[in-house]
Amino acid sequence: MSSFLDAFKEEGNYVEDSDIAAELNASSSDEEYLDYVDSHTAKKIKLENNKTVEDSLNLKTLKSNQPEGEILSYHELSKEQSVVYDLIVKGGRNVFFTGPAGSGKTTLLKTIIHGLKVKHDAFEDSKALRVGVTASTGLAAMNLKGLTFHSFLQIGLGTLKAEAIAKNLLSDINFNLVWNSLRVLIIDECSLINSKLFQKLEKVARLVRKNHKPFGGIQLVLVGDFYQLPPIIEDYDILAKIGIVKDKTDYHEFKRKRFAFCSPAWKKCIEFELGLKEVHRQKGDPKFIEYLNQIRLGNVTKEIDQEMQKLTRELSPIEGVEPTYLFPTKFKANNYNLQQMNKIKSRTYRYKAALDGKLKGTNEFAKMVEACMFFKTLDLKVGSQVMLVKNNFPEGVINGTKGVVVGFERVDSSLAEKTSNTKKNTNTENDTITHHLVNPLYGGNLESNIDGEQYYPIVKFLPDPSNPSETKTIIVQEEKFELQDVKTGHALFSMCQIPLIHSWAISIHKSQGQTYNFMKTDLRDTFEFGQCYVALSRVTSRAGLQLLNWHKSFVKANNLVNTFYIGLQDPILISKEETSSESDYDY
Ligand SMILES: Nc1ncnc2c1ncn2[C@@H]1O[C@H](COP(=O)(O)OP(=O)(O)OP(=O)(O)O)[C@@H](O)[C@H]1O
Repeated sequence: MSSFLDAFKEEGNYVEDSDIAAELNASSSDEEYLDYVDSHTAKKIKLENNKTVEDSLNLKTLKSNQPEGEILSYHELSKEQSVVYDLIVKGGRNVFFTGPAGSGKTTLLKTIIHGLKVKHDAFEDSKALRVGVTASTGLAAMNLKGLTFHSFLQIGLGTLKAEAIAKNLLSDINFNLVWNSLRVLIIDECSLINSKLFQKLEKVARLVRKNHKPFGGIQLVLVGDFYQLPPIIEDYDILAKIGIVKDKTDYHEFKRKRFAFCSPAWKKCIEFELGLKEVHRQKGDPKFIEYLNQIRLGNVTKEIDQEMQKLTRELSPIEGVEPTYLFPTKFKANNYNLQQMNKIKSRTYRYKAALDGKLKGTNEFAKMVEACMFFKTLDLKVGSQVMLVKNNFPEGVINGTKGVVVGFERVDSSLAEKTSNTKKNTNTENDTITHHLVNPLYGGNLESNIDGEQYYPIVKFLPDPSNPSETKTIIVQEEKFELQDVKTGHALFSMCQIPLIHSWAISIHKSQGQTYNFMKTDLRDTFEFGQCYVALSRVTSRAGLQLLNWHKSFVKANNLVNTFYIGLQDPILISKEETSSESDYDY
């Protein structure tokens, strides 16, 4: 494995034995990436003077300016969510908020990002970036239409000492501008950042901004769940070699206290450590919420044990759709999908994504391709099990909805022909029609190698497995995912693809943050604290969950995390004065 990958992982990046690893192995340099991206501030939001920030959240027209996915209006937030919102957006406080899987952390964060952008960006003439939207993983960053904090903050691999990183940043006017214009830094999935890196970042912020206040006076919004996947800590030899640890004692202490909340910088910066309690994802199965909350803490009572045993029964396919198999590694998930595809003896419709943007050719671009939910090459056949990876689909079919390809619609304005499961399709086993998707979208821009043969997949979606008669059959067209340069509005990264992925299987890592209603998993294969909890908490109810193996010993939780969570504040108990009083940090 390359030293790049080792160092990348050492910094707390979650890397599985996946294409990312292959990608990074292949890269020969650790060059870091230029220009900050934020697609939202390109379009400035103009508010009428008499509108409050909360009112503005009701303006549906602003939704197009937001990260993909659901944004709630202020009034749709639950009580506890609105307290967190107020502390961050109104109060400008430094907040870490967490909560069980499905408690709405991501949904709330997207709403907060909206509010912060309205607050900081809408009233500024300058195109400077005030709100930095970042995450510790590419996947989470993409979900927010932001960047990894490594890229955004231009800290390289972060293996140098804080003084050296700061010196590099100060010597480059562009980097300096990013840091100095920043008022709020958001880091999603902060549970994957290790304590030493967080400590270093805080010092870099003070040095670069020449401001002695915690994190150089930048408001911090940290989000994550420390009960889910932990930071990866590399072997002693590697860390000693690059000077991250002094000796074995230091290494063991680091390993034990690997979490960002263990660092003195965290204690200095974070004013509020808040725990959301209300779980929205499984609200139709309240008993399951109870069980999951215990499993999260590492507790398996006799009742939970018995109830989970019952879930080892087989779930039959519904309307031809099988439960999605969650694997602990992407490698296993990909293999499983491939095997299932190979079992189908019919023509392949291949869709090659159109990739474009200013960053094309850089490592950053390659990592973005990897992190994007869209496939670079998507092979579909009649019978392929798929999942929609696009939000706000017009017919009410949401991100994560599973379905099966039932045919292909010919793209030909004069002759729209359904080829649904015809003999023509099923007899052409080795035949592949390759489509090269191109930008701009729509209007017959799909290009095929075979003249005149261009097709869109027809998918029968199953929005609710408990109600199989509710299937929706939809022609799925290409979709563009884009990150824009905030200053010019030009695309830095764009990927145009049919927004479907194979859904026979997915890795637990890739499933993090997703909601499924029909899945199975083999917990025997899980190897990390929290992995079992992440897998189980994806599903909306026990009715849609099959366990291939269950033993209570698979459930593990870290004691330090348990202790930290006991000390969290309940947002509901925070007084009105605190939520409305402004932070005394100057920006
Ligand atoms: N205030 C709310 N009212 C109704 N539904 C909500 C609310 N907040 C969140 N949800 C819904 O709950 C589900 C889970 O939300 P979300 O994915 O944001 O949770 P999460 O805490 O980020 O989960 P995970 O830790 O698994 O990533 C989503 O379907 C979301 O739409």
